[in-house]
This record gives sequence, structure tokens and C-alpha cells, in this order.
Amino acid sequence: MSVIYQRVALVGLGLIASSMAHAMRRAGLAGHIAGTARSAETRQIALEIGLCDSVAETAAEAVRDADLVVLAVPVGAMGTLASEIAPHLKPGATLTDVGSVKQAVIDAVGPHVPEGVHFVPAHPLAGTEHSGPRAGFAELFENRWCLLVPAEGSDEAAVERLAELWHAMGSRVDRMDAAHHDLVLAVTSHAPHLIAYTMVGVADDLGRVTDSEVIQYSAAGFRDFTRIAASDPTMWRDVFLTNRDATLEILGRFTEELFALQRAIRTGDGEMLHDYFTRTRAIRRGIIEAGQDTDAPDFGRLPKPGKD
Ligand SMILES: NC(=O)C1=CN([C@@H]2O[C@H](COP(=O)(O)OP(=O)(O)OC[C@H]3O[C@@H](n4cnc5c(N)ncnc54)[C@H](O)[C@@H]3O)[C@@H](O)[C@H]2O)C=CC1
Ligand SMILES: O=C(O)C(=O)Cc1ccc(O)cc1
Repeated sequence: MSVIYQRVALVGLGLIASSMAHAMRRAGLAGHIAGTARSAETRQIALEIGLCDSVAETAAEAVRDADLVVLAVPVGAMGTLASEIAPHLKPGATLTDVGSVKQAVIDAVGPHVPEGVHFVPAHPLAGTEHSGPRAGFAELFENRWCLLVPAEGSDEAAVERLAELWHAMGSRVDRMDAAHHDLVLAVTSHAPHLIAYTMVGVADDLGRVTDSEVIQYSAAGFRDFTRIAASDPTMWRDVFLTNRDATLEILGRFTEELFALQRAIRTGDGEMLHDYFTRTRAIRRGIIEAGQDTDAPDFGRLPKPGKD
């Protein structure tokens, strides 16, 4: 494949940025990859493992002359970083991010974007519970969606070029508006993570009583919860603080359903439970029969924001 951006700057060198570095290098998509991270230890590791072509001490230095700048830090840190790098961005450059929440990033970063720089927010729907510069791998984005969230009137050539990069890293690319993105992700990712955190917390409380039996005998479902609940605490704190409304909306609906199921169990309403589980099984089977990738969220079924 050929070079898509001559110079790429990765700001933050964790799981996502390091995976991008590996994927871009493998396919020869960047002429030069500059990286930077807040901590000296992360920068040192990046140098040791040869993650980037150069590692700068400051974000301002890393983004100088870059054609593509990728903000790959927790969502709550994006605005401050954007204000730091703004005066150093090259006119005509594209600025993007990989944050799990989009409206909050747009609100925090947007006001700092200088005239002539194209801001194209993005979100690769791919990850693991691991973090840091050693966690990345080139295949992370393969057959995963990457959602682009450009503002109306964005420079189409800049959006297309970024889409081309994600395609070349193995992703399927779609576009979405920020509010819908945040609602979709609240259903498919954010609320499920919170539920996993809660289940593991409950098991931990129980574990004290049962002497770790919950861990010893944990079945596959619970093991998946523990994997998810091992994800980076800073990243997930920021997700919930910044996607507050959509997450609360979905958790409200979830709680109502949970109460209904709880009531059915208490009153011995086997028909209700059976009907409910039949409906959910049909949803899963429908996805498989339609030949859809079971990893891909089902965007079409979700309510539009503000509608019931
Ligand atoms: N981990 C995942 O599965 C996915 C994460 N994302 C998003 O990608 C972004 C990066 O996540 P990861 O690569 O997983 O994180 P990570 O924890 O592996 O790396 C984060 C990087 O940001 C730096 N950083 C942290 N706080 C900072 C601050 N206040 N100022 C400057 N730098 C700071 C860290 O030193 C590190 O280099 C986040 O916004 C996250 O929501 C998106 C898709 C999947
Ligand atoms: O590891 C998992 O199961 C994930 O769900 C990964 C993930 C985490 C956060 C995102 O914004 C997108 C993907």
C-alpha cells in the first residue's frame, strides 16, 4: 500500500495509538510517525520498542509539520491537549481523535481548532482491556468498525483521506452524528462496561464471604465480566463523566427491565421469563441469520436521540 499521510503525530502512546503505529507501519501508510506521551517512562518504552520513527518530549514538538495529528488520550484530557497543540498545527493538517465519546470531545477540542485545520473526530470500535505502549498490535482494527463523526460542512477531501487510512488499517468505516454515536455506544459499550464493573464488584463482596469461590468457580460469562472490568480506570471514568446523559438514559431503561425480571422471578412468573428470553434469543439469531458480523453493533435498531 502507499503512503496516505507523509507525517503522522500520535499524541498519547497507549493501546490505540500503538496499534495504529503498528498497523500504519505494516502497510506503509505514513512517511514518518512521530509520537509523544506525557510520561517519560512511556516515551522511553516507545523508543525501546521502536514504536515510532521519532519520540518528542512535548505534544507541541510532535505535531509540528504533521499532516495528521491523532489525539489518543482519555476523553477528559483531549481539550487541554488541543489547546496546547493548537498554535503548532500546520495549516491544511487534519486533526482527529480516537475517543470513546464524541460530543464531549467535539465540545472540548472544537473551539481550539485553528482556521485551516480540518477536525475529523473518529472512534475505532476495537480494543482490549490492556493499555499502554506495549499493548498495541497491528491487527486490532481488522474487520472492526471505525466511526467518523465530521461536522456538517467539513472538508470532504480531509474526511475521505482519514477514511482511507482506517480502511487501509483493516477497518470498516461509517459516518454518524455525534449524538447518535454517543447513544449507540451507551447501549453497545458504555452501559455493558458499567454492568460488568458492578457484577465484579458484587462478586468481590461475595468473595470475602465465600473465600474466593466466585473466582475459583467462575464460568465463562463471569470471566468475560472480569476481563472487561480490568479496563483502564481513568479511561472509563472519563467515558461515564462525559457521556453522562446517554448512559443514564440507557441505564434507566436497563433498570426498568431488570425490575420487571426481578418481579417475575419473585412472583414465579415463568411465562414472562420464558417470553423474554425467547425474544432476546431471536434477536441474536436474527443477527446471525442476516450474516452480520456478530461483533458489529446493530446501529439500525436504536432509537434516535430525543425519541422514545
Ligand atoms: N482501550 C480501548 O479499548 C479503546 C479506547 N478508545 C479511546 O482511545 C483513547 C485512548 O485509549 P487507550 O489507547 O486505550 O489508552 P491507554 O491508557 O492505553 O493510553 C492513554 C495514553 O494517554 C496518556 N494520558 C493519560 N492521561 C493524560 C493526560 N491527562 N494528558 C496527556 N496524556 C495523557 C497516557 O500516558 C497514555 O500514553 C481514549 O480516549 C479511549 O476512550 C477507543 C477505542 C477502544
Ligand atoms: O474490550 C472490549 O470488550 C471492548 O469493548 C473494547 C472497547 C472499549 C472502548 C471502546 O470505545 C471501544 C471498544
